[in-house]
Amino acid sequence: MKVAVIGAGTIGSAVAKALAEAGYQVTATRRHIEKVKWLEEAGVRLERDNRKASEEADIVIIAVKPNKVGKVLEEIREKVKDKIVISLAAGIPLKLLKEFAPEAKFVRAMPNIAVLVKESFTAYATQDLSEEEIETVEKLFSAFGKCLRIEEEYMDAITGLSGSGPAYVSVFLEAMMYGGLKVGLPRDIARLAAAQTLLGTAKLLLELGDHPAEIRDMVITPGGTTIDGIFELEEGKIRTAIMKAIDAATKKSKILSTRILNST
Ligand SMILES: NC(=O)C1=CN([C@@H]2O[C@H](COP(=O)(O)OP(=O)(O)OC[C@H]3O[C@@H](n4cnc5c(N)ncnc54)[C@H](OP(=O)(O)O)[C@@H]3O)[C@@H](O)[C@H]2O)C=CC1
Ligand SMILES: O=C(O)[C@@H]1CCC=N1
Repeated sequence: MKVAVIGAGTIGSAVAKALAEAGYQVTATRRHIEKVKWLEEAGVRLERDNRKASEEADIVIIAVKPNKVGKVLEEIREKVKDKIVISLAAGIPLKLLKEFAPEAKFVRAMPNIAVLVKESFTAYATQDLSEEEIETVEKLFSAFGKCLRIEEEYMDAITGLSGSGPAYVSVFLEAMMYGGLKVGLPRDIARLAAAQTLLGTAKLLLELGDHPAEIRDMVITPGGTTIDGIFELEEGKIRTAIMKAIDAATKKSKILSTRILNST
């Protein structure tokens, strides 16, 4: 299966590499291809011409910034007739994608940067695909992590939660690491302890299927150390801060397409 990734930037190049490693024939485009020469080592072909790459592909993935999606789709419109086109752009609804290229079969997807380690959570919505085509795109998304089909009405929320999520989690991880430094741990030990603790806790949540509060309760020994830490966290309103972050990013995703339409 031949895949074209249009816009080999941060997420596009990660997706292109993961797909090439999974055995797809991948061509990636961007204007400055010299900046991603390393992709060739992963077996990705580089190309400047979006139309050529789209013409040769069975599936086209759009990974340019949201404000460039319209221009790119208009450019490749004739080359993606009846083809599956997967847009990774935040905030651009299926209806608008369809206006730019009415004869393409669209999927609106939101991965996250954990594509780089094949642990993305990729949520997607579509109305155009047959069951067989759904299987095809799920297999493709599985090359870089877990995927889930959702109603399009949830796509902005998922963008605010798991699309942007690695950024919030890295703030938390940095704080954990700095906490370790404050209490005298060497940098490399603090980094490893913070990251492995986050990984293990996420695994616990997924495998036990419990509410996060159950894990918290398992850790808090009455009169022990953890409750003193939790007391400080509650005072810092960490939960409110994280909820506000997801709310703000979701709101931004919701207004992105309106902003773009108003600026063109
Ligand atoms: N970063 C992330 O974690 C995630 C991003 N996304 C979405 O992915 C998209 C890209 O984001 P991100 O990777 O962060 O952004 P980047 O700016 O890193 O990547 C966009 C790339 O598009 C290229 N580009 C611009 N114009 C064109 C064009 N006309 N033809 C081909 N390529 C072009 C740019 O390269 P050049 O200038 O060389 O052309 C650039 O490298 C956005 O829509 C975002 O919402 C979705 C999920 C996660
Ligand atoms: O910040 C952004 O707009 C993109 C979408 C989700 C993650 N990065």
